[in-house]
Amino acid sequence: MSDVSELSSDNAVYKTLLESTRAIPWKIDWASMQFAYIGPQIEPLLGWRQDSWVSANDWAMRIHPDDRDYVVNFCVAQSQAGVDHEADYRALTRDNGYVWIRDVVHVVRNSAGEVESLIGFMFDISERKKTEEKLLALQKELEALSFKDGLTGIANRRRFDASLEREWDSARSSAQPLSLILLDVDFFKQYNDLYGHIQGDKCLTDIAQTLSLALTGQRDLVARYGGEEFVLILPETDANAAQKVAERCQRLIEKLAIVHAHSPHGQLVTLSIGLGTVVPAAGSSPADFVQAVDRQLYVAKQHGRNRIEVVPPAA
Ligand SMILES: Nc1nc2c(ncn2[C@@H]2O[C@H](COP(=O)(O)OP(=O)(O)OP(=O)(O)O)[C@@H](O)[C@H]2O)c(=O)[nH]1
Repeated sequence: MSDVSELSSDNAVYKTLLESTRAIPWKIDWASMQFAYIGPQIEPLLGWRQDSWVSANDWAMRIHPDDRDYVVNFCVAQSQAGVDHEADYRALTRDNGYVWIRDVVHVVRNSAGEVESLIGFMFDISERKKTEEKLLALQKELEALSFKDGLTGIANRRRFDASLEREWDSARSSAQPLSLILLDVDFFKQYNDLYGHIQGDKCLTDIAQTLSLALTGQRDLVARYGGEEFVLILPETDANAAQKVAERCQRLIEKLAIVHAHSPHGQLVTLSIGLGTVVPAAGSSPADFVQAVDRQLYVAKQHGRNRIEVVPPAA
């Protein structure tokens, strides 16, 4: 076999190899910006005929408008700099759909170091993108779930802890007052004993939803602190405003009028409330603040329940 026929038979082998892979090979001549080649696999993937890929502009116009500028600018800049690169984008299909493509590009230079052509492979990465999107959605769902109380649907203790930490730092740096309200359902053990656990769950859910209505500030948070105890974080709220929120909570629960035959307070479900306001100082901790408010909740219980007790202002 002569050298020439050996070479052409090699070329035929390479061509067959290139055109039988799932990756789609292509070549663009740098000077003319024309396609010198694109694999026939492009047609089954995107629907555009192989001979419709004439210039680099055909490629650019078949990129999703939201991806186009970034991808074209990036690829041109990298190619000009002579750097191999890759880009992900949505390629337009002939029937107006989109397929996620990863384009891996090698910059070919001549002996003088000038860019001569670009060769590359397009990979169909739609399956991977779909999996990534699903994973992302699942992760968001999990995040939401892990910050949500399973029974009542309001924020849970974890979310409360994270929010308090954040609001504490914010109040400290802005020297703004931060208020906290702890609310505990009165005689709830008796309520459960009298009406059953399922009715008890419903009572807690109704209270949670009702307390949500008492909030007015954008950053206000209501959370289930645990068991039959709830908590409100009120950023940028002074003691007077917080007192009004606590009274609103009492009024709303009174209006809800959940019957509790063994309660001495009008035979209705009531709340005991501890309230505190602080402008966090250096060295003070949110845990100490919560404890001070919790102590007032205890005082409210001791003084007969269905009442609000306030942390005295620091001397
Ligand atoms: N149904 C229901 N009950 C709960 C839940 N979490 C806590 N509890 C009940 O809440 C009751 C709390 O009882 P205690 O801590 O004695 O308080 P209490 O009966 O409200 O008495 P005071 O707080 O002193 O007025 C217990 O019986 C718990 O079983 C819940 O998710 N669902």
